Amino acid sequence: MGVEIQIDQLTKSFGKQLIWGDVTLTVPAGEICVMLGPSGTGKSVLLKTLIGLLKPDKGSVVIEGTDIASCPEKDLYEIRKLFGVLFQDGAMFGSMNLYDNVAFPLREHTRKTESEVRDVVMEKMDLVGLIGAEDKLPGEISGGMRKRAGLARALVLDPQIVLFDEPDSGLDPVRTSFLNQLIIDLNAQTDATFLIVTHDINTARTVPDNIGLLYHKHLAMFGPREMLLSSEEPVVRQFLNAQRVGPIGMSEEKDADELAAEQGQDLPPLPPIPLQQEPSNGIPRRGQRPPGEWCRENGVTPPDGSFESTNAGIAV
Ligand SMILES: Nc1ncnc2c1ncn2[C@@H]1O[C@H](COP(=O)(O)OP(=O)(O)OP(=O)(O)O)[C@@H](O)[C@H]1O
Repeated sequence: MGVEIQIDQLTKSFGKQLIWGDVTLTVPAGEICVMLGPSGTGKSVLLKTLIGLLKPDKGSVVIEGTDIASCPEKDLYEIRKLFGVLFQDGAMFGSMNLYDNVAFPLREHTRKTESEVRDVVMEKMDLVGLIGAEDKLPGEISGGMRKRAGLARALVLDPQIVLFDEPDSGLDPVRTSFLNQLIIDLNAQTDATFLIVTHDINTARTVPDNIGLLYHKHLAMFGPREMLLSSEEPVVRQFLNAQRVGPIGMSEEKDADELAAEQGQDLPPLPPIPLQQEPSNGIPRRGQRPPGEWCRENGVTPPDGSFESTNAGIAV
């Protein structure tokens, strides 16, 4: 069973450069969240702050009653055991084969015998579809396989929270789709809390239970998938629909002239909300809500054509 992360008034700067301020959100236990934002808005910095690798200037990150922003190092060490992290490049040790890479956290952090280590490593390698590739070196395999090996390693200590830093970067659309299915199936099996940083809009539209958007040094919005996909808020709408018209420009914010030039331009209607991707066995995940439930409960009319099976997983 995953655990909740309560983030309150979190602020982080490097020197005089404010990265983001007053970020407040609760990552619900066992659910899948995606965090979006233009490049450089501090998504990776947020992930690093959540595991205590970076200290915020202000605010708190409370996990199981401990504020990791202010707790002593020994408590932080304990809390970190709850986390599994999939780094952008898989962060494999280049000179170790996949078996030893995946076994590494078990050998470092547990007193398991080599035979117990073997059982766990093979179970996780099986989970990510890498049986038979144990002897390969990271340099000998494709990017997609490296990501899956990184995922196996992130899972060996049975984490309650899994952080994914751009799991789909560098992957082709088909492999991204396989990886997304794997993420959903793993969430269904483990019930752990998943937080995924991605730039892939199709992933953001179809995978998570909740979506957040970091923009212009703050959290522009965070909430259920259907809330953001039906939102008319200009930044959210522009980002989730990958449009040029809107407040976000090439260098983050458009200037007054650019915005004035867009005045009066008709925005295309919101595209239909796709069905959420399901676990492969068809059994709904604990965090999954029936299609359209959030819209119904909140009196929101979803865009025409929403939740039709023909919309599942299409690229937007
Ligand atoms: N250790 C550090 N010291 C100083 N500045 C840093 C440090 N780490 C990150 N930054 C700065 O923080 C900002 C946000 O970086 P971050 O990598 O979190 O962005 P991001 O949203 O993940 O970007 P992308 O989508 O391109 O991966 C950048 O301007 C970066 O240069």
